[in-house]
Amino acid sequence: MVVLAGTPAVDHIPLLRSPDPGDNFSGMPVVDLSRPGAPRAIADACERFGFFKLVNHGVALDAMDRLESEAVRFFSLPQADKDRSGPAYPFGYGSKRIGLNGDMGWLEYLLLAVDSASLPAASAVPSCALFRAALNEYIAAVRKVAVRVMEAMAEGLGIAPADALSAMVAAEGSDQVFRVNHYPPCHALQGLGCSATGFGEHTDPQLISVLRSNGTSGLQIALQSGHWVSVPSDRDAFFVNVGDSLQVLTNGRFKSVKHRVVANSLKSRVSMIYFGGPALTQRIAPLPQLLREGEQSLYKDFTWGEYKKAAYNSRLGDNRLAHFHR
Ligand SMILES: C=C1C[C@]23C[C@@]1(O)CC[C@H]2[C@@]12CC[C@H](O)[C@@](C)(C(=O)O1)[C@H]2[C@@H]3C(=O)O
Ligand SMILES: O=C(O)CCC(=O)C(=O)O
Ligand SMILES: [Fe+2]
Repeated sequence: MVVLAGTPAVDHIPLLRSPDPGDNFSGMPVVDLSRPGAPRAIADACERFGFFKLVNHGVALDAMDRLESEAVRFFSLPQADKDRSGPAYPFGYGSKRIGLNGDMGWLEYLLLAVDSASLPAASAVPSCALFRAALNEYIAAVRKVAVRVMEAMAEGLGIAPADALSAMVAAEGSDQVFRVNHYPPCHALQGLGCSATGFGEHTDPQLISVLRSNGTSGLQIALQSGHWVSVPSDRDAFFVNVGDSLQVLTNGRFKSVKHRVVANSLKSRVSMIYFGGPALTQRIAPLPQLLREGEQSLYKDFTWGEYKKAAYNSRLGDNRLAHFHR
């Protein structure tokens, strides 16, 4: 990381040396959800990278575009109006501060609770009816994708029942979060050979994250070698991340992927991410069906509620699972 003096607009935002523009993720697994081979391809991608691109997912592109347009409209409001939808914790609008422990990024965002398959009726944010309708339509659809993908994961792993994993997000009381991120262009860094950190490196604590972005790239993932690669954007596709909890349920077979977002100096990035977590009381421990003869859990026993509490008390880049290793 480099620190630049005298760029007040990006003060307090960690800066990164510009990533090698040639370093696109050339080996990115692309899974066609409509094909019979999808379950095996998904399990393979989760074992190798904890990450894959999903196409032919069945979600109407209109629904994605509608939500993107409403989000752009919201983020274009005067700052004072957006601030009225804040603070971000527990849910609402936030800008530059990520979490409550001092992390900063070049972004603004909405962090929203999901109740079953929609925004809780009692939540006041966002207040715009069209934005809420677009969110509800999209969340219901993306949640179904998450469930289908988790069913495919179980099939790809060769475990029964078919809903051994998916039931955790489909269940009443599952802990789901939805986030809309807006990374404005960071003009101040144009030509300086550095980029602003949009969202610092981290793993997602939940089971699964399903991301869709506009056509601006910026997402990077760390390969198991530690090498960072850029993920070319595709506004029609989803990008699926394995979260920490799924790594534990599979006793380390699926890898929770480290990722980050680098802000663009010219173009805005808008991303929307569904985070599927289990109920707070759900025990997070390797599925017995997956443990081979004599294989022991790599992790101490914990519930999602305990892990979430620890995660939210940690810094973004901390290795949260390390404390739960046996
Ligand atoms: C710094 C933090 C932000 C975060 C909570 C945490 O303390 C550590 C995990 C972060 C993360 C990453 C994935 C999701 O974006 C998120 C909503 C989550 O569940 O865990 C964020 C948290 C956040 O922004 O509050
Ligand atoms: O905005 C993105 O593209 C990714 C953000 C992210 O990783 C997160 O919100 O957890
Ligand atoms: Fe993330």
